[in-house]
Amino acid sequence: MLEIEGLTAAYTHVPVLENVTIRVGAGQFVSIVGPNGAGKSTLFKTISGIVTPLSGKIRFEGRDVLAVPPPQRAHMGIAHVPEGRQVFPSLSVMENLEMGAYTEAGRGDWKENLEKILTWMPVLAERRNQLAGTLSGGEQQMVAIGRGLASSPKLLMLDEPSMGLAPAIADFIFDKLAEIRSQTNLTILLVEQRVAEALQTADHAYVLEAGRVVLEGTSETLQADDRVRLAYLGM
Ligand SMILES: Nc1ncnc2c1ncn2[C@@H]1O[C@H](COP(=O)(O)OP(=O)(O)OP(=O)(O)O)[C@@H](O)[C@H]1O
Repeated sequence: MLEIEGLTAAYTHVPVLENVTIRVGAGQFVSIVGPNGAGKSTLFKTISGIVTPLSGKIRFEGRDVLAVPPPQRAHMGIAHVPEGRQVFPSLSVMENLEMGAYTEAGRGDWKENLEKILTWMPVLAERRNQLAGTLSGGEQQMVAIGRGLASSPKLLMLDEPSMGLAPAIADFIFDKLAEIRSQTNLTILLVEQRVAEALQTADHAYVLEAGRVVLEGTSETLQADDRVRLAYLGM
């Protein structure tokens, strides 16, 4: 579904992504893990169009993504839930979710999507009229995920959904993602620093270090890999 080939990107003269090749099949759950500053968020920004790469290709369902203007990419079915949640603080939970339904598919499926979102995350129904800026971190993350889902995406890209959350809340978010995935045919691409959880939840994973893919494989393979165990799993 998503093919990234030889992607190189930079903000200055130093490349932040170097010759990155990643493939995500339809319906797959793929995690990208790696340390701070490895280029994980830049990868997502390049897919959604916030960053223009120096070279490389990105294809989504066979279409050349880099030839599509960034605002149109959401309409192709690509949703980017950014790092740090970035909810609209002075809008209510419902208004935030509605903001996500701006794609043609999202508008058409709004009622059905809303019902699913509120079933998966009932706390959003309880707090539907509360201003998003007054929610807890975990609740705000659920709003951000719900807003992404409201666009009826085919591919949901989540940038560190566990960031700044207590371990129990982060686990709840990972369980939610697994539940959503099991009940839909959604393709999920997750960027995470919580490597153990990201590997447990995914089918396949890539390790990104200093802008390069240094390892890739099924989650089981990576969980058993000595380098991953030593560097990321503290074993
Ligand atoms: N707007 C920018 N201008 C210049 N450099 C940037 C910019 N955004 C990111 N960088 C640099 O690019 C590198 C990769 O950053 P990026 O945010 O993609 O990493 P990351 O793997 O997502 O890290 P983290 O897990 O800490 O969010 C870092 O060295 C960062 O300082």
